Amino acid sequence: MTPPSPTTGQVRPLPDTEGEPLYPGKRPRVDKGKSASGSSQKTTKFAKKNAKRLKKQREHQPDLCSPEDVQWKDIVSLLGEDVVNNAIEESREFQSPFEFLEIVELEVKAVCSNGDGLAQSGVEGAKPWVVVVPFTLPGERVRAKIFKNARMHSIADFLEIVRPNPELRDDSRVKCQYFSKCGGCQYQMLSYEKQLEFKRNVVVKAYKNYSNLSESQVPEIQSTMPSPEQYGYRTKITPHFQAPPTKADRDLWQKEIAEGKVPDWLKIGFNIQGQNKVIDIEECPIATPVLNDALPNVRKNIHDTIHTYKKGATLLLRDSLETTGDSPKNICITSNHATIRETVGDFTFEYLASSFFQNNNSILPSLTGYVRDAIFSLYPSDDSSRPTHLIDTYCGSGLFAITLSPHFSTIAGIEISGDSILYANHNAKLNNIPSEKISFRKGDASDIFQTVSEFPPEKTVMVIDPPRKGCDDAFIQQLLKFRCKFVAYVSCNVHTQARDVGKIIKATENDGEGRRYVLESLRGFDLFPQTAHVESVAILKLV
Ligand SMILES: C[S@@+](CC[C@H](N)C(=O)[O-])C[C@H]1O[C@@H](n2cnc3c(N)ncnc32)[C@H](O)[C@@H]1O
Repeated sequence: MTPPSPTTGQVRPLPDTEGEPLYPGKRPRVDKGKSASGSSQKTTKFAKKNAKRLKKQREHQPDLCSPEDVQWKDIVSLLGEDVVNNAIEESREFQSPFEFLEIVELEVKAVCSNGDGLAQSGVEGAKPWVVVVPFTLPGERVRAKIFKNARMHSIADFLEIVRPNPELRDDSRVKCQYFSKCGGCQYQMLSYEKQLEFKRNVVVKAYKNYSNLSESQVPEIQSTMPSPEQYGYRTKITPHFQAPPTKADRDLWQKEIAEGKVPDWLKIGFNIQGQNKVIDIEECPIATPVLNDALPNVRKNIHDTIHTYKKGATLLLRDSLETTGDSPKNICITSNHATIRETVGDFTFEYLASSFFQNNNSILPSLTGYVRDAIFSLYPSDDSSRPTHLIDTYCGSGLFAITLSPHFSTIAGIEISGDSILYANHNAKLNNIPSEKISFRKGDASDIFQTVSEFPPEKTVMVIDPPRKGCDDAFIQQLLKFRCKFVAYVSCNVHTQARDVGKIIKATENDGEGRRYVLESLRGFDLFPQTAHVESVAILKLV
């Protein structure tokens, strides 16, 4: 049976030609003359294949909250639901007005949550269609080269700005020589205030599209918390390089290396925007100065030893406080097995170089301080009902548990990574927090409810800081049973956060328990200036 044609009210499918990710490494090949000539048998075979592919495209549904899904919602919002629904009803949704590799001039109308411009043909009466063009801003006229056609939209490479929007763009702000090629940053041409405004809008859209909450249930979203450092903040970078070419060319490039040359194919850096291809990067202005100082040597080491590699590899450069010597200084660590040290306010943290730690140290005191204030500012200082217990789920090496420890009498943390838990316990000692007060255990987040059965829910705050995919249902169900007074949901993916927060609030609306969660406050945090990424903190309160 053919599945019913989806409508915009449902989760919108975004087509995906070969089931590859949104920005495929492999771009479509030009099938020169494949359909134009050849035997009729061949043509029929080709037509059948095409029909099959179109059917697959029509049926494809992106995962809820996936980058494709987020982008699709922005596309629908720009085109209008009716327009999209009509096109789908009439099976026109894959009829792109643009050819593969066509160069087009377009008007940018909006910016997508991932930072790409959403453009349309400026010609009156043109077919409703969106072209996604990175590095462009609303109000600009741009030239772009189409490289993929999909449902109601195409994806294009940015070529040039034909007419800038001077209210938004000032290219003299751009500090990186690779900007508009490297896929790392999207917003260097924008003022910092505008970047924060754009990111606030991402939070607004995420809660509109994914929380399932009514407008009145979502509080006014606060302005995005700025990062004290807007360049030179990234304490970790992971440049990579691709595998050396096959045997056939090996003699040639080994000769080049022997002559002290760097072979042409050897690029050490980050992915080119929209491609699975590396751009050679000699400096990264958003990385901290010590990482930039170390990069030339790290690169040289690969140039000198590339003949020993059979595969590509990812390098690690991490900023750390030197643990020996009298005066602390920052150094670059490149070993996955080393211990990294950094301070957050008055606290010291150590963690394994290969494990998770937030990548922008400069904003961490604001982030952890915000969680503290968002809760304790609701109580007078002598109020006996102030929270006393803290649960830090997805706790890593103990960032929230430890920085918030002065404000609680009892703290428990849980984390799936054994290495991080070892360091969380170590960090508790390092910061002189007694073991009777704080404990960390390795396990799935949902296991924490066994540990905290003695915690008084009415006086307990739970921090949730999951990976991008958010929380699973098992965890949410137990959280709903436990029902602590506050949940501080910290997230690196505001879309899954909105989904989970919506689930929690909706589940307590009419469940007969008498008390429900409300969304007390919502704020984006700019952990990654110059990029389109935003982190978000939602405070839920049981009322
Ligand atoms: C975004 S990080 C947050 C870490 C910590 N809160 C911090 O800010 O440094 C998410 C953490 O969740 C951990 N994690 C992933 N899945 C988990 C699970 N099912 N249960 C517990 N922890 C998990 C990861 O190992 C990672 O340390």
